[in-house]
Amino acid sequence: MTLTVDNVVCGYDRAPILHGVSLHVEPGELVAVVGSNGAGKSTLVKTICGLVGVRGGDLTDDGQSFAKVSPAKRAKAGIVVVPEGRRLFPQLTVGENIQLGRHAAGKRATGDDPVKDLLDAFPIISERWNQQANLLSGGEQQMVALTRAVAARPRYLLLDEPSLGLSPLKTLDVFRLVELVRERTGAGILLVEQMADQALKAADRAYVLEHGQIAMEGPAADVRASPEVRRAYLGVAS
Ligand SMILES: Nc1ncnc2c1ncn2[C@@H]1O[C@H](COP(=O)(O)OP(=O)(O)OP(=O)(O)O)[C@@H](O)[C@H]1O
Repeated sequence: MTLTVDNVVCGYDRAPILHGVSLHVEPGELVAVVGSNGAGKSTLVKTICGLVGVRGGDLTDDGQSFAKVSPAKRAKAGIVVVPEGRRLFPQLTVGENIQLGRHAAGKRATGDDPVKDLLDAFPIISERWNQQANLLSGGEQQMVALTRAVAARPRYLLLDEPSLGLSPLKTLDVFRLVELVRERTGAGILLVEQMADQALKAADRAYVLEHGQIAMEGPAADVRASPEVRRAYLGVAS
């Protein structure tokens, strides 16, 4: 039961953006992909969820290729994305947005409801239940987007820059929620982030993406301790 990106080449029009990227995510694992602006992080997420086509290499789920499967079918199979910018339905309430996630779960909605655990741990979501989504703060919107994704019962959860536009304090809240999601859903989580320090603190394993290629990979603590990462992504001078 592994999600694998195997030597993937892809892009938008002419030149490829990802040049042979390989990585994998196991169930229950939190895997960070860090890299600077334009490294190809969002392109990676879009490729796994099917919005960008694969030109070379393969994508597999439990050994089965899904590189040619439609985005809708990937979502139905439990590959769930929280895109950059959250994309809540702005006119719907928090509760209605989360309910849409439940619809997407279909037959995977068995056993205990992980949404309940999230609501217990972060009461702010319940407090805002009947509010229109576009009236929430950025941090609250991110929490709702994560809760909606969890309601869809992900097997794999792709998070594209959940910290975008949030203060360091709000980012910490969101990362606490991500860790709870991992714990309660058992989903494999791929966390794509520019906030390298916090992502690497939260993750089990990590990849550094530079110019569309994997420049480094390993246990997140090792990646975080490496001099190159400290210099390039953590703002440490030596
Ligand atoms: N729809 C698109 N059409 C053409 N080129 C694109 C498109 N989206 C992104 N690109 C290009 O692909 C490259 C990688 O962009 P991508 O958004 O994947 O990077 P990123 O690492 O997520 O950066 P950021 O953190 O700034 O979002 C960039 O050069 C970008 O200009």
